Amino acid sequence: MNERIGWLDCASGASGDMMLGALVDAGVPLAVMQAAVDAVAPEPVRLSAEPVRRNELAATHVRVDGTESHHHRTWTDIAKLLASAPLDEAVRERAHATFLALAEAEAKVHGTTTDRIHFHEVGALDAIADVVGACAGFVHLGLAELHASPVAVGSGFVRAAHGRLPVPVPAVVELFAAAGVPSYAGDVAMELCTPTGAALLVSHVTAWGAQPPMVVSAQGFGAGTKELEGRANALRLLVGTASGAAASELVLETNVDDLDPRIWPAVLARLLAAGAADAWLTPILMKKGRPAHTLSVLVAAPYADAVRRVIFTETSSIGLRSYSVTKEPLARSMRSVRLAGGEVRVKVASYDGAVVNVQPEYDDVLALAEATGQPVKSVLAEASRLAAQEIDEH
Ligand SMILES: O=C([S-])c1cc(C(=O)S)c[n+]([C@@H]2O[C@H](COP(=O)(O)O)[C@@H](O)[C@H]2O)c1
Ligand code: NI
Repeated sequence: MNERIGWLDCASGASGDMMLGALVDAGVPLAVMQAAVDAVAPEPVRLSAEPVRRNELAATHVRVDGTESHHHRTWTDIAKLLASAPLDEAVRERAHATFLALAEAEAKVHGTTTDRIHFHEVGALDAIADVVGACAGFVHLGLAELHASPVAVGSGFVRAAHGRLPVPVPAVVELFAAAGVPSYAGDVAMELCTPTGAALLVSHVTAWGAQPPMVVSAQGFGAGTKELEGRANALRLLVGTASGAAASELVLETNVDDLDPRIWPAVLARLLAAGAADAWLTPILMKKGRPAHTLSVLVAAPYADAVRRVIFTETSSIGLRSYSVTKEPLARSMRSVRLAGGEVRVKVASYDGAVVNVQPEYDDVLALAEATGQPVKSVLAEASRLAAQEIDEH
């Protein structure tokens, strides 16, 4: 198989310009991104890349220069710009999915609907350039999978159009909550992950965790604007081929018979937030005939300590067992389909280059069914049908 894959190291967060810089530094020609941006941007906007150093490491900083028109664009305006642009279909789809995720997060945070969202900072020319340029860069790389580490989001406050916002800013929290992205504050009191960076991660990353087994052929450092103390303010992208060795992970298990059952949902959520790839409960009948649960957690080695901490501090377990397992994940990608009343994201899995599973995201299906009053099963069936039809047509 030896598919081309990538891994993003988000220990210093992620933003639109860091993503562009990492792609250029890893070998994507700036002209590929500029051409896609030119196809969409309604006013001239120019990307330029300069070599910089961040904490003694060579990195690339990408600048976006354009005449800011202070035009407030709605999500519908942006969707129209994307729909009519002479763009590669894959770039159009990814850019659409990225802006839709941003619009949904902003709508939730501001208590409104996506069609009423006026992008301010995120609708300006530089956001169009960040999103469309990065999508074109990833399509150019042709990655079968993109993995990423949990994301450092920072802490403190940031000044935005509507005043001071707490970090992580609400749109980032919403984007990561909706997509189940593991994140943590880290030790830097500033905004490390912006909404544009978060939306690009959500629409491109297929798996979260440590670097997967791969033969690396290139690495790129995308510089953030500011210097951080004691570390490079850069997003790192590794590109290479899957090494063929299936990823090895741990399963941590413990039998528990004395935890208030109302606590279990919070325990499972915290295990996932700590970096677990999955966490589940199995009802068992234990020694002394006691009804109980086995808690099982699948986790990559770098997150095992954080997961152990959650098990021992959040449950009544006083010991656990662990064993190594081999994971064999299929290549996956996200796309979205438009139904009457809204969009639904769909996860597409492939085996040996052929699509073998097309699954609409249940949260999107439920939200659309509730918003439109249709039966959930009808929305699910329609989303599956549309996705299968679009995949057939490609
Ligand atoms: O303008 C708005 S509504 C706005 C909302 C939010 C929320 O999280 S809600 C955040 N921000 C801040 O704007 C800048 C620019 O972000 P980009 O993603 O466009 O780089 C950033 O500091 C956000 O935190 C603005
Ligand atoms: Ni906002």
